[in-house]
Amino acid sequence: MRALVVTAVAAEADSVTTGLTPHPDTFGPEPRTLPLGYPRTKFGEGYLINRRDLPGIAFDVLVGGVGPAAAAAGTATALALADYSLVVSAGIGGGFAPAAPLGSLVVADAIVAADLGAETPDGFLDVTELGFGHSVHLPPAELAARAAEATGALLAPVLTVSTVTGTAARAAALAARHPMAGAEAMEGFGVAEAAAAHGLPVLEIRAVSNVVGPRDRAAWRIGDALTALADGFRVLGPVLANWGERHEHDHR
Ligand SMILES: O=C(O)c1cccc(C(=O)CC[C@H]2O[C@@H](n3cnc4c(=O)[nH]cnc43)[C@H](O)[C@@H]2O)c1
Repeated sequence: MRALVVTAVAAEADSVTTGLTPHPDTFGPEPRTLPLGYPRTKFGEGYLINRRDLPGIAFDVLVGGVGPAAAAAGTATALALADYSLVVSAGIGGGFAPAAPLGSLVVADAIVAADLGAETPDGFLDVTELGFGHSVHLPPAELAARAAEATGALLAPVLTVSTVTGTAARAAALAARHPMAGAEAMEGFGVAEAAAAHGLPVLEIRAVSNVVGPRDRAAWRIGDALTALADGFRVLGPVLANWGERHEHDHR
């Protein structure tokens, strides 16, 4: 089985790949220094892919760019070039308080396009309400639940936005519309759209680097979130391999 993990930036891809690097006690004699030695290839205009093989599953970790459009373009390009069975959107994100504190993980039970639609005098209408396409992608429920349980993540909707929330008013509006939301980020829905176009299942995992709310750059904890992301992928690798073994032929 081969899985595509899509991050926005190289630091996230490196955290994911570090987490996927087999621990010597678990998988064999690879030295602990290996995280910096994984194969890295380039395709297209500037796309980078880190490659990492685990028993039963091969991971390509793509740096797809920031925002839903770049993420969709990068994901679709990668999916056109190789045969994958699963697509994962991964990276840092903002956490909705108090459910998703700094440094925690959120696995999406729904990937929601939260600002794709129309503003009206009566409020926001999403694209489904406007009669165009869909505004939500659902990861396989069993996979999302297992991923959340194994990583200790909150299982909750993850919102995709094109504009990072920076005021209490917008955070409140998003929370009112999506009361169960755990996190917001900028790529999940784009990755999910590309995966859906290829008939593939999608998962999203976010490590919380900041609180969704008034902008406060001094309060960001990007390093802690990148560490949490690596820790998450340390246990996620075998979970995905196990799920893939049982579902590899479902989507082809
Ligand atoms: O300038 C700001 O105030 C600001 C606040 C949070 C994040 C940013 C970014 O430009 C990061 C975008 C990048 O990271 C993901 N991310 C991280 N936190 C959030 C968030 O609270 N809301 C949306 N996206 C976030 C995102 O997926 C991008 O890849 C700037």
